[in-house]
Amino acid sequence: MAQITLNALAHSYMPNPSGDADYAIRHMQHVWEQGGAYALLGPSGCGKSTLLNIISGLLAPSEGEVVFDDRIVNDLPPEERNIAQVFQFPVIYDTMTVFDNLAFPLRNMKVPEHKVAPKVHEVADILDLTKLLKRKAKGLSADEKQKVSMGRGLVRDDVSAILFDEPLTVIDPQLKWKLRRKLKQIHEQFNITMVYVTHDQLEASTFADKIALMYEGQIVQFGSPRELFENPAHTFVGYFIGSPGMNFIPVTLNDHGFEFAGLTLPASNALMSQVRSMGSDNIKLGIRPEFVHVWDDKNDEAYEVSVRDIEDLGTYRIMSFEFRGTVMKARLHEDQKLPSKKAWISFPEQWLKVYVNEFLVEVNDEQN
Ligand SMILES: Nc1ncnc2c1ncn2[C@@H]1O[C@H](COP(=O)(O)OP(=O)(O)OP(=O)(O)O)[C@@H](O)[C@H]1O
Repeated sequence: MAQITLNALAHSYMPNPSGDADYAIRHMQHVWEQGGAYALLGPSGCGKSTLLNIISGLLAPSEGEVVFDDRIVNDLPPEERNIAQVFQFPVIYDTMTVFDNLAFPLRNMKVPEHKVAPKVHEVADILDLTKLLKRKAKGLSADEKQKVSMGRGLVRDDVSAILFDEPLTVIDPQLKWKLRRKLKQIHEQFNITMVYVTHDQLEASTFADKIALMYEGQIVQFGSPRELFENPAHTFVGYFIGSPGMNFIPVTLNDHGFEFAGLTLPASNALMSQVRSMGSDNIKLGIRPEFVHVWDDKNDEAYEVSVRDIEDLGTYRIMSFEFRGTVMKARLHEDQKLPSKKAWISFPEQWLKVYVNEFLVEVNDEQN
């Protein structure tokens, strides 16, 4: 069992990297706690596989340290790191039986044969593979093969963490949820650190207690699915999590608040002084479609907007509207009165977030 710490980690595939863009992993400081169920979520190319390969030892990082508990493991080869890795495509021996495939890692470690069989049966039982133990792996379906792959990671008692690299890619959609549930159950039973890589936010939130959201080689937020939804730490989190993503409005700062297309949205002195102290022109306001308040009728608190279209998504509707030249979206409830050409909206202060240089600005309480 291990806590995995990444200390000032960076990796470039180039021999002489010159700037941020040359790095697949950019200066990363992160801790995966022992026993946690984590998802590493992000779009294609953001560096997820690179990071997993660095942790498992398949790749040596250009800079920084990988630490298991208190031990720096940079110089340890993969076989000495006690990390199991499950890849997109099952890694099994087709000509062997399921039993022999599951037994392979134990026999490789010279575990005595009388200890191999009980362990193989225990893992086969958890993964519903008992009936297939005598079958050759070659004839198995894709999900059965992937379960054998996972089982090969689980048989070893010395495994400190299991890294899953998009393990359900080859699995039929209707079986995916079953395997995901199985993984969750295994996590509870074995108390193993699990890091599950995916680019699917639903997969991430159903598996993980905490999600690390990666963007351009950095973990831009690490938190519960709810934290990522309610309080995105970076504009990319707002955009990537949720469907549709967060609305953003570029603004400038004046003496009373945030200015946008001739309108001033008031802000507290503490928030304004914090934003001002950051000295950047890259200021955005962000609000999720779910939190835009759509009023049934015109009123003094609301801004008038023009409705572009309303998309019916079954139990709710998404209204696209134009607010002083910026197109935004709001979620309408099932029983909400449908606006026609015009609508009246407002932004509840609690849900209106401020971003400077793409990162969330949070005012600490002492300043309020
Ligand atoms: N062997 C390699 N040599 C050079 N560049 C690489 C290599 N592997 C990955 N990269 C680059 O590093 C960056 C991160 O890639 P990586 O595969 O880690 O991302 P990912 O998030 O896992 O993407 P995906 O979801 O598509 O697998 C990308 O720009 C990719 O092109």
